[in-house]
Amino acid sequence: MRTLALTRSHAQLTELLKLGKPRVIALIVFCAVVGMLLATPQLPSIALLLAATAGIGLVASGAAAFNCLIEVERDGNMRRTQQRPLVKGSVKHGDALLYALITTAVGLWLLGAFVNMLTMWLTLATFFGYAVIYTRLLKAATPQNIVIGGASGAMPPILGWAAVTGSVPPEAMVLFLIIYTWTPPHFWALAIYRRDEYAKAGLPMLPITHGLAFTRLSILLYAAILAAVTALPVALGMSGWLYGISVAVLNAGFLSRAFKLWQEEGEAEGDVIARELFKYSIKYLAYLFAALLLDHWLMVLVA
Ligand code: HEM
Ligand SMILES: CC(C)=CCC/C(C)=C/CC/C(C)=C/COP(=O)(O)OP(=O)(O)O
Repeated sequence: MRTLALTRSHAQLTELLKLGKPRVIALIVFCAVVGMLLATPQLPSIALLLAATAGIGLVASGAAAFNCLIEVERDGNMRRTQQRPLVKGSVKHGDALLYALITTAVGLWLLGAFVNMLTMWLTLATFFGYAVIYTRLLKAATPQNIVIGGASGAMPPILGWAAVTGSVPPEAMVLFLIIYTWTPPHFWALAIYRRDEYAKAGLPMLPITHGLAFTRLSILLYAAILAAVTALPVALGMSGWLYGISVAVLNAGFLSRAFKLWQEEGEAEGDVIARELFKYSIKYLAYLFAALLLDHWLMVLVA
């Protein structure tokens, strides 16, 4: 009896955690941690690191859970999101609301009590940017939803930097700009091969409103802007050769895939390339932030 109850509560916990979109949030938190570690030549205190990481992670999970609560109907209309807990009914609406409120409140409290008020307010603004402005207002209103809403997804390194220094210097804004220019090609690649699902859900994504050719061209242009923006850490003396070489290789991969997608004439073949580009975009950002960190530590070691 007791084992059965434990198994059930474990299964329920797993379903609750899924509301927080754990894989996306893992990369978001990683980018915030890199921001924290880049902010100082020394290691920040472990207590500060833990409180800031937990605080940002909890608020981000809360924001994702609110997104799931707001989008139950839309999620039910798309194959990709039909297995989400609220759509399947494996989590009740009230439990999800409680989960979202508690994670957000505890996260904000951790930031306010153990980090600093600037980080707490910036994280709260990021929460509103994603859960309210992007999800509630922009997503169904304009194909530029991701360009405007992407600002909240780009905040993690700023939050990390603010947590350690209590300020937002130009270096933090450069990292913001990198994620900000990365987000549209990341999402539009997915929107290309999932366009039928988005059309069914009634969402005005770029491939539906402006067609495939325009979306592919937009991806290529953003990839070119991204290549320029990701050179800024070297140009501004923030990063050295290790980051420089890594980002050159990463950008060659991004640009060549975006170029191939733009050139491809077939729809089905283009979808295959778009899927590949979407997967690559995730590795790209993870490796880029890992390279920033390794390069920073290398510079500290040789200094
Ligand atoms: C508002 C901006 C963003 C939008 C609209 C967006 C959109 C999406 C969508 C729709 C997926 C789901 C793909 C699927 O289910 O197959 C996804 C996956 C993913 N996104 Fe984004 N994204 C955004 C920003 C970000 C940011 C800022 C990060 C990290 C810093 C990120 C990291 C990821 C990761 C790691 C995945 C893969 C998740 C998995 O494998 O389950 N995204 N994104
Ligand atoms: C406090 C803090 C750091 C918050 C960050 C949260 C944030 C900005 C997340 C953005 C990434 C994300 C889950 C996009 C999914 O887009 P979507 O919701 O359109 O995708 P879906 O169709 O899969 O629901």
